[in-house]
Amino acid sequence: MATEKALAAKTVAVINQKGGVGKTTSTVNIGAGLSRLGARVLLIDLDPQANLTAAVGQNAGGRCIADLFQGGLTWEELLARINDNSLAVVPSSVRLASAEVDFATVPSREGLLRKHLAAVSDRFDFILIDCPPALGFLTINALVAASGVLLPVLPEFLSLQGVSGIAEVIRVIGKRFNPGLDITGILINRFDRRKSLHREVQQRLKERFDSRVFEQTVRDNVAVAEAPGYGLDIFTYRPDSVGAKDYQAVCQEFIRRCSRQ
Ligand SMILES: Nc1ncnc2c1ncn2[C@@H]1O[C@H](COP(=O)(O)OP(=O)(O)OP(=O)(O)O)[C@@H](O)[C@H]1O
Repeated sequence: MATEKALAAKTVAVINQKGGVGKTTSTVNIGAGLSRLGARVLLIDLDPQANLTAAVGQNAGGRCIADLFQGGLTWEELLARINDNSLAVVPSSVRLASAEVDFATVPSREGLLRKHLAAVSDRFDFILIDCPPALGFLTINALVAASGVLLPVLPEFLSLQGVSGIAEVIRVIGKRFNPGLDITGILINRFDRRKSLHREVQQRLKERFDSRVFEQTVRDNVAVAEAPGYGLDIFTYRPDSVGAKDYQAVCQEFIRRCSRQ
């Protein structure tokens, strides 16, 4: 695995083993923002909760990436097109919850996603992979396929410990399977600069992870929370919201960070 060349598209795994920190929200809105800037973007829902699938208004009808791994569906059959065809999505379903067991005996199982993505990665500029809140088979597949990792975190002290743990997992996976793997950025979500706790967590993250911490943060914004209920990204749902402004700036910084990796 380690000697395989990187995928043509910049492939970023969006991970955090903690739930509810903004992985799906960030994947959807960064993906939509990048596509509005003219990039060809593929979003992959790798979470059996299928929140991304719902957040972009898709009803997957049970389809998921496991269908591709098992040879039941082709890429063309699996991919959905949204936002006037400007974004491609691989949906998920609860069936993906048994992937760990279903693929337990498959040789080089940690490289399944990377192997399959190689067939389509030249069709895209960016591939963003929304991972489940666990560091199991699915997240490891994302880390083996990716060249970068986006780590959304909440401005809480326990996030510091969580990020350190994930950084170690990235180091181990990188060493074993994917030497080019690096942190694209740690993105502080639901940030309120008026709160000293939030500023202190940001400061400590910067002390520990230096330039890996995004300068741009995402504020808590009701429109961001509402948009998935309508199957829309923030730019479509409320283009004038603070959420849209924050994610637009996050996209610019994301592109700069990707171009340096
Ligand atoms: N900046 C924000 N402002 C307001 N609400 C937000 C913001 N970011 C995320 N949320 C809300 O927080 C909840 C959790 O977000 P999200 O589903 O993106 O987290 P997650 O890390 O993907 O969760 P899981 O680990 O369960 O997959 C959602 O209801 C989402 O709408």
